[in-house]
Amino acid sequence: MKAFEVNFDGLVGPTHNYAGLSVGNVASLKNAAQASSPKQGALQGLAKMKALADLGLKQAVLPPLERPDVNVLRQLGFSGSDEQVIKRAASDAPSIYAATCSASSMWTANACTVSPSADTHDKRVHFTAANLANKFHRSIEAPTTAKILEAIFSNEQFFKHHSPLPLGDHFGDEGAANHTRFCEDYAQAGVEFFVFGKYAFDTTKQAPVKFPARQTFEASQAVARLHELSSAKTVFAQQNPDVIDAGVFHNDVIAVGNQNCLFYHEKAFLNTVQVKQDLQNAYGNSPLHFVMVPENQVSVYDAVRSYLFNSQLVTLAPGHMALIAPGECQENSNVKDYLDSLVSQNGPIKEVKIYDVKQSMQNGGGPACLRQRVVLNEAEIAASNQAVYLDDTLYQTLCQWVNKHYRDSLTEKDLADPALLIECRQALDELTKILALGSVYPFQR
Ligand SMILES: NCCC[C@H](NC(=O)CCC(=O)O)C(=O)O
Repeated sequence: MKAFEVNFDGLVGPTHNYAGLSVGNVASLKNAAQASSPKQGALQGLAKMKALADLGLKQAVLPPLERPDVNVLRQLGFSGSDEQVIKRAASDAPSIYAATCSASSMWTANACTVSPSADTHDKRVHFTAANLANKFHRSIEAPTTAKILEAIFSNEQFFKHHSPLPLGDHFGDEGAANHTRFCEDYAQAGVEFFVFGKYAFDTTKQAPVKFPARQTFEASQAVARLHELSSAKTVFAQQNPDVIDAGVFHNDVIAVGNQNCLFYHEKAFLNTVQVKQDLQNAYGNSPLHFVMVPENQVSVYDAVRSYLFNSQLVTLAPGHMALIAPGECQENSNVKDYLDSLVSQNGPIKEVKIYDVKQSMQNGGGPACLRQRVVLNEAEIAASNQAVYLDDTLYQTLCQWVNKHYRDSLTEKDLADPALLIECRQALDELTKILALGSVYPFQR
């Protein structure tokens, strides 16, 4: 049976803002307190989805979460009506309040880790919503994210959902931002590649010193166990701690893989020779393409600023891959020169397509952060919720929905406006009908 890589992009939520919440993420701190445009952000994301659908790729959409998260604020002792909870939290604990307003669920690469049925022992597609333990504003995403995934992939014959890993630093899990899969054809068993930032239980091992390692070895191993992956076709590798300290907070800021190709920076891994050997051994006889970008052409500094590696690497035709890159790659002359030379080589990456996702980029989320890859065969696609797959009609409907509900601009001061919660709930209530999701949000129960 044929199988496809389906990109599930996160819709940018109505509270999209710049609150400087992510230490270790250069863009998030740099743009803290700037005004954002939720409307522009959502439309930019939708335009990228539509462009990829028009390229013939399968595209779907994941909804944003309810924000501000008044239930979390209540758990923290703010009480009264929703309006009072918001006002009290915004004035007494502005940093905590800002964290509960983040639209960070837009970066669906971090929503979960997915293993396709071709790789798992019971031949079901396995999902583990990521606990995102390292950042408070992200650690509150998993419960509703899991509900949404269960609502889309509800058929137990085909889909298996696991609870997020236990919260806490030891099992910090950031989902598919640190997970790549290699395969000849999407329908065949592939090699699942887990990249982690540190060992949590062995502190004698090397680890970053300046910024946190969000993903642990132990978390990656737990996900591989839960998903019943074959150990012969699973590879674990440590990220280079120095690049984490240079702002590479997820592996997808320094490497991206697809089918038989790994596109990565020279400094991405702690032991690159071993990583390549392990991947090739697990992959089998046909050669993997290792496309290495040398530091002397694109430095880690330029990679972090341009988000070159946070591109999507997609297959447009057999043997013809395209890099779906953010606009910032064109503005950096080293990166631009590198990309010009890349497509003239005779490698698997034949073209580069540039999209503007600046609203998300300013919080450290490029094209790859905005999507979760779910490899599904024809039967699994048919067994999933059809209303989330993007076609021209859904694209038009969602653009109208954004234009109706979203604000043009949002500042920190605006976040404290209790009307924002009401607007968000109205928008999400309508969206769950458009996407046929049922009642997935706390306010709907
Ligand atoms: N995969 C990309 C994730 C980007 C995300 N940024 C943020 O949460 C920034 C939010 C803010 O600062 O308002 C993060 O760091 O996890």
